[in-house]
Amino acid sequence: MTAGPMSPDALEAALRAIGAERYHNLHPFHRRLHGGDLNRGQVQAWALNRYYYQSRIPAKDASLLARLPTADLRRAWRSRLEDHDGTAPGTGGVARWLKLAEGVGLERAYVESTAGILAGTRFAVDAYVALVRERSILEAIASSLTELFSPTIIAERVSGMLAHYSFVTPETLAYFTPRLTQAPRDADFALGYVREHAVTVEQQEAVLAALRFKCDVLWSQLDALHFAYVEPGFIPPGAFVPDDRR
Ligand SMILES: O=C(O)c1cc(C(=O)O)c2c(n1)C(=O)C(=O)c1cc(C(=O)O)[nH]c1-2
Repeated sequence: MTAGPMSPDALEAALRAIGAERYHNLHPFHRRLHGGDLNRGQVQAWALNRYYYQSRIPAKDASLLARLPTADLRRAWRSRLEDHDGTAPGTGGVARWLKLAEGVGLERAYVESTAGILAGTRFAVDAYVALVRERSILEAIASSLTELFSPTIIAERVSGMLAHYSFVTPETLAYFTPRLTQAPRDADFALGYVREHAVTVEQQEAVLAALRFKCDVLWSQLDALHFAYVEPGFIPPGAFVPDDRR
């Protein structure tokens, strides 16, 4: 006899267990970033590559928004677009990320061009956008659930970076302040949806797989950064070269 579906509480516990095991707070690159073990060029490489993630988040949310069947769902989801794109030029998360990148010494136009990012960053981020576009609404919503785990890492990152890097200021890290309230709000909504709608064994397996996939998306971006800029420090042709490596 095969086991039946989990209760919503058991499903939530299984989702949280995935984060405890696989979220990118456990990656050595983040340990170094937050612990003050990177130099300015390595922090620049992180900010530059992560811009690509930030810049594609509104595209993935817009593609999901277009598929949501009710006004209630669309209203809830569209606040993500407003958070990232802002409500006027120069506002919103993507603009704040550009300020972060400029704050650590990068040129805005170079960052926006995405010309210097790693192929690993591009492939991982594009795979996330494709999953949200192509898979079920349930899987697309579940793939955002890494945000259940982000407030802890953001708090760690902001305090760690401010303590350890003289070139990082509170203004530079202003990107993260609203995320501490936006992420829990968004994650609570997504978790409520998943608890209510993932009711069959197949649906529950699909949402767990979507969250594992998303953890892989975040993890592999850090793998790419680590290999190129930390150990062995093999920068691929065409990728950003920090000043101290020229
Ligand atoms: O700083 C982080 O570690 C972190 C993680 C995540 C995440 O877990 O996907 C997001 C963010 N930040 C973030 O700033 C953000 O806007 C965001 C949107 C999403 C998403 O999947 O829709 N994740 C994240």
